Amino acid sequence: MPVTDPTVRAEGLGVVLGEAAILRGVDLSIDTGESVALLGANGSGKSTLVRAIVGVTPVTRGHVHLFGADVGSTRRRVPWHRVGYVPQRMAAGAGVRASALEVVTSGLLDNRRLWPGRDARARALAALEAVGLADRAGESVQVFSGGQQQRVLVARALVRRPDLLILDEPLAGMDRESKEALAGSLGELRERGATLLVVLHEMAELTGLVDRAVVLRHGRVVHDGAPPRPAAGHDDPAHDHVHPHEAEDTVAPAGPNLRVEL
Ligand SMILES: Nc1ncnc2c1ncn2[C@@H]1O[C@H](COP(=O)(O)OP(=O)(O)OP(=O)(O)O)[C@@H](O)[C@H]1O
Repeated sequence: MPVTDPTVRAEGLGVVLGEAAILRGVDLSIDTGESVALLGANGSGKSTLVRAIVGVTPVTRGHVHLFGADVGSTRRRVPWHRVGYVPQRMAAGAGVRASALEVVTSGLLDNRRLWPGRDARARALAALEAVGLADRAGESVQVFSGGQQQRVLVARALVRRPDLLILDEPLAGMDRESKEALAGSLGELRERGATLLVVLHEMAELTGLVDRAVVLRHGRVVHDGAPPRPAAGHDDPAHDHVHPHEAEDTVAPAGPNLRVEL
């Protein structure tokens, strides 16, 4: 038994959206300093799970605790300033006339901290450097590509120096250089003891950074353990990640040599 609470503890999570049961009894515990990849096919419930963890999507059943505080009932006691979250494919620039530096600096503000502090500019530039965009700090995010806007939002989460960083498919739309830059900064976060939960389609880029993989299928955890070796061809952009066996509801066997088709 760990002496301290896990950083993330989800118990028996159920989420129903519309008529559909999207999460069906998910248990997930992430200890402080662990790096966990959340994997699964399109529609398996990965984004819904991370949205439930950060309290964006209400849960129908079960509980989520962050740093020991219940996200549902004692939401105000959750130390949100310690959490960095980057949703999937959210544009940083939609309708916002702000530079990349300004967007990233805004990550230092919350309802208790309305002034970013003296070192804000240096911290924001360092975060932009980490995602390979320091040279474009002064430009309006409205002119950035989708992938670049995604990188700005990752920098906005990194600038908080979060103790828990949750990234939903952060590598989507990133070129190789940006992926390497991001992997480097995640490695640094990890070294200073931060906890990471990263939704991924491909393990390849972050293999060395991940201690554990949790695989969802149809809203259930079907693997929680050693990161799986992706099936051959999964890094091919033309690869179809939705497989015929998606219709099946079988539980994959656990084990270090597990091959999971996502
Ligand atoms: N607001 C909603 N109302 C109804 N159904 C929803 C809603 N949001 C998501 N869903 C459904 O929930 C299922 C899980 O979606 P989710 O985005 O969590 O999957 P995912 O594993 O993150 O997929 P992807 O890899 O494509 O991002 C999908 O079938 C989706 O259509």
